[in-house]
Amino acid sequence: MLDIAKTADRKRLSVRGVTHSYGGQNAVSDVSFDVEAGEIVALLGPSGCGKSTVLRAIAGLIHPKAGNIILGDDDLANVSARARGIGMVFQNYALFPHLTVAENIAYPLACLKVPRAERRARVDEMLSLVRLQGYGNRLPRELSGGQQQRVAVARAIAGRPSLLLLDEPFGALDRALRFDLQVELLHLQKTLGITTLIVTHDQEEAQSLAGRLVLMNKGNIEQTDTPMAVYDRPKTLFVNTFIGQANLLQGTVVGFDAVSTLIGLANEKSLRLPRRLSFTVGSRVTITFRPEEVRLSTQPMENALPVDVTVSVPLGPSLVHDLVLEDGTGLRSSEVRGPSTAIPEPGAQLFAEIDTMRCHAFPGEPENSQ
Ligand SMILES: Nc1ncnc2c1ncn2[C@@H]1O[C@H](COP(=O)(O)OP(=O)(O)OP(=O)(O)O)[C@@H](O)[C@H]1O
Repeated sequence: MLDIAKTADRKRLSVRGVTHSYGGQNAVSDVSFDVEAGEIVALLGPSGCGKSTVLRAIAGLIHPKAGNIILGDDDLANVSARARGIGMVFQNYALFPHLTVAENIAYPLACLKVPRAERRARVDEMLSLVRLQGYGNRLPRELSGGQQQRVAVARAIAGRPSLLLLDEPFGALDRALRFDLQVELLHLQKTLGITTLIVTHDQEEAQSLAGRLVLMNKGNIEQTDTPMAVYDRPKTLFVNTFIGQANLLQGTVVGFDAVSTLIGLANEKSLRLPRRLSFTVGSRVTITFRPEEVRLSTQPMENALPVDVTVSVPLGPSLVHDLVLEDGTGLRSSEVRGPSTAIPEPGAQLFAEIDTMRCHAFPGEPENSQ
């Protein structure tokens, strides 16, 4: 077992009601979530939703207007950024260009007044952890982008932080390299067990790294859950459309029986969802379903809507169809492609059978806004 793994201090991070504004504009409002000791959580959301603001507040780079940040047993309100024991990696967190790789990694250790001999041993340990043995005497400019980011990770964990914060750490790297570094980071984090919060707007990165996702939109948290739960059981329309792809149909609740709800759609079409929704008759609703929950058929049947095929595109193992309903609404369906899967011609008239078991319903747009 590595030395650092024995001594790393696992702590739980608790963010409680954090609110912050720049000027008069609220950037984040009442944000609360926990990262359990040793857990990786991803903070995910579109540009400008407030992710970096939350991270900066945790790091102590800004003082939130309200709320508490607790690491282990300590409220960090009056703890300086330096004294928080947090390691950080940013997308453009440049290494010191005039210091060697070893000196860069040793820098935080010198700040922590770690004795020289121990510093040297720790640098060697870090270099081997990020698989850069033999690179200690190079300057940052003599490394590739991916190697530089690995040095930044080594520097962030060298001081044995109890929390690691990563802000779009691989954002500047190409896709293949990103993936390699994600796998490495995951391995490293599992070895060290450091409580880790990663900020990203890349949902694949979030899902491949994190045990739980915190989904932010416009300064608020919309859902905190495992990647699977967020995909399968989105709590809001935003989450449903932000994670994965979703088809949207606007409809009206027409009626119920004990076990189903009838939804009226444009052009006198309808869908019967196999459960009783908690909307009143006449409510406008947005019905959503994933492309893989639509099956194309040549036969009319219940819950199958007539569509024209715009285009069908084979994408590796799948076949993706762009479709259009009679009222002009676009739909997408996807199916696993086998050797005998027929590819429909553009303009083909088919029926899109929707798996109503998997549909979600959210409050819809009012009729006059259409
Ligand atoms: N220093 C600042 N001064 C004024 N407004 C700011 C400042 N920093 C951020 N903001 C605003 O606060 C909001 C949240 O910004 P933040 O950087 O936290 O978002 P983000 O989710 O990290 O975005 P991105 O993914 O683009 O980095 C945005 O509307 C942004 O314009």
